Amino acid sequence: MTKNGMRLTGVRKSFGGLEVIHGIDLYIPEGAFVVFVGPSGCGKSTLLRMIAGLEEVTDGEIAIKGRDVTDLDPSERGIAMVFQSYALYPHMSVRDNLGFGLKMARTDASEIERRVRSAAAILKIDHLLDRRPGQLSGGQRQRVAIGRAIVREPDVFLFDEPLSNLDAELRVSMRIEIARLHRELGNTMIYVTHDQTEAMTLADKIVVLRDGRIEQVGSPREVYEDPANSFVAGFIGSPRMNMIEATWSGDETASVGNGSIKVDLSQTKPSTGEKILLGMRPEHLIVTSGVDDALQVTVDVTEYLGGTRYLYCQTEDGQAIIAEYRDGPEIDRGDTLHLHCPPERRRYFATQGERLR
Ligand SMILES: Nc1ncnc2c1ncn2[C@@H]1O[C@H](COP(=O)(O)OP(=O)(O)OP(=O)(O)O)[C@@H](O)[C@H]1O
Repeated sequence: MTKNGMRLTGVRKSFGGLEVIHGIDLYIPEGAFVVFVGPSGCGKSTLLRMIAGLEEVTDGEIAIKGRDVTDLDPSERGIAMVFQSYALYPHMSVRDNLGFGLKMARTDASEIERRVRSAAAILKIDHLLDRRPGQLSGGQRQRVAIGRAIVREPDVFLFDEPLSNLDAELRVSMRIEIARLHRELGNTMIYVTHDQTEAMTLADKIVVLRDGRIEQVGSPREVYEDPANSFVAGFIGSPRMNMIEATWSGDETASVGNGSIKVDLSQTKPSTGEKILLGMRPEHLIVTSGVDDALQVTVDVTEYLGGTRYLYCQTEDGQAIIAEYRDGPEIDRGDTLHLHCPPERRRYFATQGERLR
């Protein structure tokens, strides 16, 4: 089992003496769809490019199917990469764009034709084979770029923000296409994106990176419901999880302003007076009439989004908090409300970020 996947061991990268990837250990099972997410500059693309062989590894090892590929050329790794920019040859037809890499590798003409036809059928671009890239829409160009990866029949597909040049609607349909492609081909896919929805919907495993280190690896459900720390909790989910600073009162409660919230910590007990963070997602906050186990807030701004509304509020001690509000009486700027988060939905963190349980 282990030997068929991809393994990164102690992978580091420095640019001119400055280390940006600080020792990544990661196992990717064969056939998995893995998404790298993290803030700009955290090293997602650099890591992907090291896997592709486009960037040298400063230290550590990358193995694919038990074979050390760390020092191999990109063409020898059994991988194919799809770029954000498509990188198509403008003067060549779609057919020639698809077959070009194989032609360079001196693949037999009939084999090229077979693979091009098969990729075109999978991507439903058969009718576009004689066109040039300039005569295609953005979505069609991206299909050709993906097709060029498919014809190489790689073990692993790498995607570097492949949909970020497309408009919102096309992104959704291409995202569904990529999910279908993964189901049909069953190959390992590694995907870099800024887009939360892409990460949550495509991934079997999400790798959350920060400053060149892995913060958490888990299924979309795990990183959303069971974040390892306040960084992951804040990064996954939109709008982000509210982090409200509260003072531990010593009697299983923590206070925010004049209100007090029950805090169920079985493993770590803070000391009395210590600050902790209450993590509460906007979608889990309920406007309640009771004041018990609720935060008193004042509404600053309401945002109407059709199916839902966001209430931008402030706690009594001036901390910002966002609540999602679906149905109920009209709420306006300046209103005072009480927000309750069901205990099983709350997550607790130390002020330095570590998860408290
Ligand atoms: N060729 C390079 N020379 C020097 N530093 C680089 C080079 N490429 C990347 N870096 C640095 O390495 C770090 C990681 O960059 P990388 O592009 O991998 O981040 P990223 O997570 O993909 O960011 P983004 O989401 O903005 O694309 C950044 O600090 C970046 O400035």
